[in-house]
Amino acid sequence: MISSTLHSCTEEDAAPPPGGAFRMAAVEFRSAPASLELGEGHVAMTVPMARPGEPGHRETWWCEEPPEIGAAGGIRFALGDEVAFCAATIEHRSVYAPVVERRYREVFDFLEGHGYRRLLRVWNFIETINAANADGLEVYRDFCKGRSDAFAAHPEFYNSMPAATGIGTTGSGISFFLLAVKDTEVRHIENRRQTPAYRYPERYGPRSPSFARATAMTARRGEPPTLFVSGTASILGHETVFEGDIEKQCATTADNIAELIANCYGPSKALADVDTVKAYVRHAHHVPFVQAFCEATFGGAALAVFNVDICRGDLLVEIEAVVGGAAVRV
Ligand SMILES: C=C(O[C@@H]1C=C(C(=O)O)C=C[C@H]1O)C(=O)O
Repeated sequence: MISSTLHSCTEEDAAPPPGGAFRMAAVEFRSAPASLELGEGHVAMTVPMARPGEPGHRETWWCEEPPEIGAAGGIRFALGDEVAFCAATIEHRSVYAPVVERRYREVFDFLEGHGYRRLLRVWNFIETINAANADGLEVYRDFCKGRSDAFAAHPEFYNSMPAATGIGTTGSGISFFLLAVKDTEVRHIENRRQTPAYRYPERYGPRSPSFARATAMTARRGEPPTLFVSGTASILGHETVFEGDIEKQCATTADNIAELIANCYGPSKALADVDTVKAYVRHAHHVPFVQAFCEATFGGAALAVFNVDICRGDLLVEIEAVVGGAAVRV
């Protein structure tokens, strides 16, 4: 099926994880311009997420059979028998919505044309995410408008929105990549502590964000699902809580993630069972605290911490996670 490994860029990829023998994609979160190429049998992507001097992290996606890799317009893809990896980049624009809609629809058309009917997980890296675009609209809200319009044009995806991350980047433009499946069972999960993002009131933008709080993928009947937890923050209902308080924002974020794990696994799993964690921290001086908080909270999970902006100006931290289905390394 699919699994992932997360390493420092200073390390070579170790052996493939259990269940994954072929590299689909290697995504390097580094201090370098965005790039998207076809490597040796896999997609090679660079997302500007690290600061100068930081080594960055590499997330590698693996599958059990040799993927078909290729290009279709601006899309770079790796297609497994059951799971697809697709990625695209968008150069800097003064207004993003129209090109975000166009690029997302290109990817959706490609996926539907190749039988990958269900979105599993999407990651979006958005330049100057809190700045105003040329029309005075916050860039994140501009992005959400284009994405929402693309989903609206694809009812099958609109009615089954996946887990996602929408986060700042240290570079320019927008990069995104996603995982989609053909027939594998997926279940999108909401958090009873939070308003579904796709139902946020208009005060958060002309279109609400298009994502679920988490997505559970059951690769094989009888096996526990893999849980992809969206970027999660200190939001209760639809409001940010504990503005200015990094410790309470971390604690609330962890409580929100714990709720999603309980929804998926019941009492059989908890925060200490998380395999992979990526944390996003607005202020550099909070990075050490968040690093220590994640190490203490998520046990031996593979961890990457990035100093980037977050989708709401009053959020100090955001954390995403994967439970199960991934072999991890620090
Ligand atoms: C933190 C939140 O949203 C962020 C933005 C997302 C998006 O727009 O895809 C997804 C998860 C988070 O990265 C939230 O609304 O709770």
